[in-house]
Amino acid sequence: ASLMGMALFLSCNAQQLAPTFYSPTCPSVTNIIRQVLVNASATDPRIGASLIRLHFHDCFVNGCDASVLLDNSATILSEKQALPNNNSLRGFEVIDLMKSRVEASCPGVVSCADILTIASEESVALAGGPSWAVPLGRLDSLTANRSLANSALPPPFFTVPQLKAAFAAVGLNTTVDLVALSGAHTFGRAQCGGFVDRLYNFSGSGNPDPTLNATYLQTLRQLCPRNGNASVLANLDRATPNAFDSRYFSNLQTREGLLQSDQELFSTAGEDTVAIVNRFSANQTAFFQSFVASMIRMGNIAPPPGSRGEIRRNCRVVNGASTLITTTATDGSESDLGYETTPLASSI
Ligand code: HEM
Ligand SMILES: [Ca+2]
Ligand SMILES: [Ca+2]
Repeated sequence: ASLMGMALFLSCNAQQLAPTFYSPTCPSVTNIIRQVLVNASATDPRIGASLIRLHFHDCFVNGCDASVLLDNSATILSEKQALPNNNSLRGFEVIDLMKSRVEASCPGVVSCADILTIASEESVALAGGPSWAVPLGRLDSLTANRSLANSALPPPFFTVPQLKAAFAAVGLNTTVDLVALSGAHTFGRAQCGGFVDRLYNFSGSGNPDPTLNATYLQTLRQLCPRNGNASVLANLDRATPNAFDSRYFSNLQTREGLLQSDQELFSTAGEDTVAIVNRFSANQTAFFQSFVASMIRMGNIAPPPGSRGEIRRNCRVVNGASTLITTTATDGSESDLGYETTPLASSI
């Protein structure tokens, strides 16, 4: 079975992405994804922000290949439990629902990596941001890389030179891509734990971050008391928390950026990011245009040369992986019966 399986894997590098990729095989894919997103947003206004972050955390770790969606298994050390992701990434159930609806219409055709990419664009559009034609045709990975997730994803206390290094490492532009994509923090939430040092003990100084607006500092201290619950949520954009707009950038100008990594884009004297923040703050159209171009560049980050890929049937599991069968007895206790190998895909 493993030899047969090898023959069925598709070559994953040098992929040619195109917005029309699914026109012959799944023309309704974007509509299906949008419908699930709109339904989920009705009860969870944060979900769009969570989905675009999933895409970002996927693409920065071995390219946009849905590696972030894989659960732990006998052979997979999931990226979900990496430090930047654990108890932080969310939206996996909504991706599962999108995948199952897409599978019901076009079985075995649409990759989980493309579902993440389309869901990101639709989330931005639904929140009032731009919409664009999404290049498609990615494949899903056969592996995950937890250690790379720990090293490649930038933490919220990074300075501009460190952020630039993280973006350069994945082949992105370190000025416009960095500032435009940081603009995704125009919606969504962050936990107190990610910025509480700024409120009480910035860089071990015993004092708050000097770049933090004094009134905003008081507001944030009330929300996130010293030694308080680190998982309490704050809006990344205090002005328009759910709208995709350019307020994120005007917040930075008034020193009301939530994360250190946000505020530094404006407050680091001499950095070329400052002028971009000013431009996007003054001109939302310029922000939207750059954001679209940068999202397409991020979405083009390819897996390492020679990587193999597939169209996963279940976004959490590699096709053909062993699945542990669990039965539930009438008394509610569970017992493992053993391993079963699911049939291999036969879609090519
Ligand atoms: C530039 C470096 C970046 C850093 C240091 C960073 C850091 C963070 C942190 C710490 C959080 C809060 C997580 C939590 O508290 O659980 C967050 C949330 C978020 N990030 Fe970033 N991020 C960066 C870039 C990006 C990019 C490129 C995107 C997308 C294009 C993005 C989209 C988001 C969104 C939408 C949220 C809110 C998610 C939600 O509400 O579930 N971020 N980010
Ligand atoms: Ca990935
Ligand atoms: Ca906003």
